[in-house]
Amino acid sequence: MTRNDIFEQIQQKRSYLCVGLDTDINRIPKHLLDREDPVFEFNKQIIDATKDLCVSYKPNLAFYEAMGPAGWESLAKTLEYIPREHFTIADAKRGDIGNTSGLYARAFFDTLDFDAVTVAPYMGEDSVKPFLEFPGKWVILLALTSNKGSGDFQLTIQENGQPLYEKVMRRAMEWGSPEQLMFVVGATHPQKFEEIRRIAPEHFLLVPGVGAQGGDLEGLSRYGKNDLVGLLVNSSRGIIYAGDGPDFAAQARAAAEKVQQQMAAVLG
Ligand SMILES: O=c1ccn([C@@H]2O[C@H](COP(=O)(O)O)[C@@H](O)[C@H]2O)c(=O)[nH]1
Repeated sequence: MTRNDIFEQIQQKRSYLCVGLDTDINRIPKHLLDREDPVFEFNKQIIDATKDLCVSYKPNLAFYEAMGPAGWESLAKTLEYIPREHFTIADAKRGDIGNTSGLYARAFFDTLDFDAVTVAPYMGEDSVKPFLEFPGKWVILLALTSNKGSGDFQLTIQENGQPLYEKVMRRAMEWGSPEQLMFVVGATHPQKFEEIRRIAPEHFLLVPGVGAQGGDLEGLSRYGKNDLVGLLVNSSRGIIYAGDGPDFAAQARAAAEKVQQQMAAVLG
C-alpha cells in the first residue's frame, strides 16, 4: 500500500483512526465463548461495526501468540477478513540479527500479508533493514513510546545534546523513505510532537496512547496537518471494550464514531 493510498482513504473517510485488535479471550463477551473461534468472531463483529470509520487495523501479536496455534489461526482469519483498503499493522515489535529479522519480515509480509510491522530499533541498522526490503511494505519503528519506561532510555540526552529517540529517528531516516517508514510516537508525550514533526515532517506517525492510556487526541491533531494528515491514531481498549454485553459491537461503533467525528473536525 502506498502513502497516497493511505492519504486517499483518510480523505474519503474523514478519519485517521487505527482500531487496535488487542483481543483478550478473558475480556470478550461471554456469549461468544461457545463459538468455534471466539477471538475471530469478536474481531469479525468489531470489523463489521467499525470499518467505515477507520483506515487501519492493528492486531497486537501478544494477544494471539499467548493462545498458541489457535491464536495464529484467529490472527490469520482476522487478517483475511479485514477489507483490503485498510492499512494492516502487525504490532509485533520485532528486530534481531539480520538473518533472523529477514525471517520475521517473511512471516509478516509473505506468510501473512500484513502491510506493516512494528520494529524495535535497539539492535541497529542490520536488524531493521531486512524489513525494508519488501516493496510496498512498511516498517513502523518505535521512536518515543507511550509507556512510562520511555523515559529510561528514549528520553536520555546524548553527548550531542539530542535525546536518544531523536538520534534513532535521524539514523532510521537514512535507511527508509517516507514511502516505507513510519515512527511510533506516544500520545502521552504531547509536548514532543512539535519537535518530532520538525525532525520528520514527511513520515507518518503511528500514535498509540489515546483513550485507555490517557493521551488526548485534540491536542495532537494539528501536528498531522501538513498534506492531509500524517498521523494514524490508534485506540484499542477504548473502542473494542466499550461494551461487554450482546451489543458490544454497537458500543464499539459508538466509541469509534466519537473519535472519527473529532478527526473529521480537524480535517475540516
Ligand atoms: O508506544 C507504544 C507502542 C505500542 N503500543 C500498543 O498500542 C496499543 C495501545 O492500546 P490501548 O488499549 O489503546 O492503550 C497496544 O497494543 C500497545 O501494545 C502502545 O500502547 N504504546
